[in-house]
Amino acid sequence: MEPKTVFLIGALMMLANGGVLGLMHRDLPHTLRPSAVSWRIATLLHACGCLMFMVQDELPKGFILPLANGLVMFGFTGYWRALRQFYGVPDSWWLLLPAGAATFGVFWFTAMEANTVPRILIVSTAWVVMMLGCVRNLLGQKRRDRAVSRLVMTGIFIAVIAFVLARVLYFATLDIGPAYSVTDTSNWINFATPIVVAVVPVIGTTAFLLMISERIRRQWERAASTDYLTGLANRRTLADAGARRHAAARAKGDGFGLAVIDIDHFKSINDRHGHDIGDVALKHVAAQLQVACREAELPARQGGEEFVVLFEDVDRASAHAAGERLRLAVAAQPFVAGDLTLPLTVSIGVAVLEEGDADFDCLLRRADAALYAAKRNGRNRVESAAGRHASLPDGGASAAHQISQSL
Ligand SMILES: Nc1nc2c(ncn2[C@@H]2O[C@H](COP(=O)(O)OP(=O)(O)OP(=O)(O)O)[C@@H](O)[C@H]2O)c(=O)[nH]1
Repeated sequence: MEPKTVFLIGALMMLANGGVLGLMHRDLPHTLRPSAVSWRIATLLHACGCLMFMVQDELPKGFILPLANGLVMFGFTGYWRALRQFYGVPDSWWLLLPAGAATFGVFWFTAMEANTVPRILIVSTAWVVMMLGCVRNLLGQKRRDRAVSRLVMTGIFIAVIAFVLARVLYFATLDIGPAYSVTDTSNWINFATPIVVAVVPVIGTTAFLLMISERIRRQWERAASTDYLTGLANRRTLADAGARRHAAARAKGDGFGLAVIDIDHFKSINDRHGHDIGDVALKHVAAQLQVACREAELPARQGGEEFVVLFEDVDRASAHAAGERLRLAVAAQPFVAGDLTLPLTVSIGVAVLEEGDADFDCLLRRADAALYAAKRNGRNRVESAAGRHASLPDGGASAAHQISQSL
């Protein structure tokens, strides 16, 4: 296929891709819109650049080449900016530098001092700098974004960098004059260049759309599985994880346990300081629990001012000790909001898997009963469902006895 035809088809596909992004705009979350707008502008600039390359033989080189290269390179700047916005990296004016400097270089070496080799070198350097910027940005998100589309996008940029470098090396071995044109069909690389310039952005836009849909999917999943106020796992996630861990523990004979945690006298915080302060206090307790939890432990908000933490590989004694760890973590950090400082405590009921616990709810119910015993026995304490390891401060032993009687 003629390079001019490739440029034309590429430009039309890019415009169609940009159009799809435009149609999707209204349905995108607000956080993704700036990035999508930048990508769309980039697509438009890139498509216009391809159309300029297509007609380059019809117009003076000193005008059309800086224009065509400039449009494509500022288009690349747009892709770079879009990826940074996608990951929340702040904007910076220096992103314009590679495209600006290279456009001036192309102008200089076509209009002022016609010389193809430095022109190709300058443009290639600018491309590589911008694409390395994109790759760095993408690779830097390894922990935050595990989507395959991010890897696909990275692969596209690396492949284009490799092509640009190979092209520079190839031209270094040729004796090309100032009349050289990317639409000249006598040279095989002129079939590859338009494909890369015109078709790869289309693949890139597809990868970008996948990145967007993947991000939206993950946001929905997170929203459906976390508690909106505290950011902990919500009741649904707790029920799923609990049922899974319960089944696994029964199958393997491993220890499994949990703590049900309730803030003491929470109603009086709401009544005295208002519901909003109550909400902040809930977040505070959730944060203390999260920090105090070990890696295998899952903290969740069960509802209201009640939390649940799932323990793995525990027996009665270690589950009780884990409950104590959580209780002490909350008690150690008073809740501060402006001038207000409130010491907060929690009561905790702990249960570990026993023969009779046919399902996760059985375990939860036993821990709940232990929690009520902890409330009855003075609050700010841990009680174990079986009662044998019941809590320690002020009369814990007799409390433990009472619980074992009551459960
Ligand atoms: N601010 C706020 N309050 C909530 C939320 N969910 C439940 N509550 C309040 O939590 C309080 C629960 O109080 P209770 O369970 O009756 O008892 P308590 O005052 O905590 O006392 P004990 O549990 O017996 O120590 C009620 O006032 C609820 O309105 C919430 O999401 N935000």
